[in-house]
Amino acid sequence: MIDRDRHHPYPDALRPDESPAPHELLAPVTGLLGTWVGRGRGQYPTLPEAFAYEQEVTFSHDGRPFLHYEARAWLVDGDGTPLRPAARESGWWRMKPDGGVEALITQPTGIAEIMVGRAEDGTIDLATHAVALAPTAKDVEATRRRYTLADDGTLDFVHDLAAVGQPLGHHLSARLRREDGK
Ligand code: HEM
Repeated sequence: MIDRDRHHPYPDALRPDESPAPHELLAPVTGLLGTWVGRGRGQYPTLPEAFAYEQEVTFSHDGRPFLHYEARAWLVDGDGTPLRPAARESGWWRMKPDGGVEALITQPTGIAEIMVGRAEDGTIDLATHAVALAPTAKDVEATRRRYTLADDGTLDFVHDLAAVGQPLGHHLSARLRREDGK
């Protein structure tokens, strides 16, 4: 049985200045560490109308050259009142010596993505390398995800989607801020 009071010997760090120190290969992405929250909008040609959502995204590390990524979203109405849970996903961003990123991301909708791309100058651009689908998952062919860290501490996120017979096109965009405001 799991002893829930036991202190984990290797806890994840959420900030670059806490222990363990980030691995040197995390240098292009240390600006992402922490928890981000914000509002976004989404659409897709197959959907009858656009939607608004809020999202919480966390990047952490344990001293090795990869990030742990976790994101939860929920739909909101025009006043920001939560309507229902929406997409969740989690995964691992493996950092390569040349600034390359290999990200493995899974979703409870039966979709597993492997994405490749680069992190440099506060921008991370990831595109699909492979998608695996559970037998009853929606037909997702590819995605592209771009994250841009701005000097004012915001993280902009744009997500394009090629799915259910549609070409790669806009699904989501959001502006996130650090939860602790730092
Ligand atoms: C912030 C994250 C996301 C939000 C808020 C979101 C929201 C939505 C909403 C509201 C719908 C309409 C169906 C429904 O009401 O549930 C939808 C459909 C869909 N989404 Fe997303 N989504 C997100 C992320 C993703 C990701 C990461 C993928 C794929 C990798 C994805 C793929 C799809 C697909 C394939 C559909 C179905 C389209 C159709 O069958 O017409 N979504 N999404």
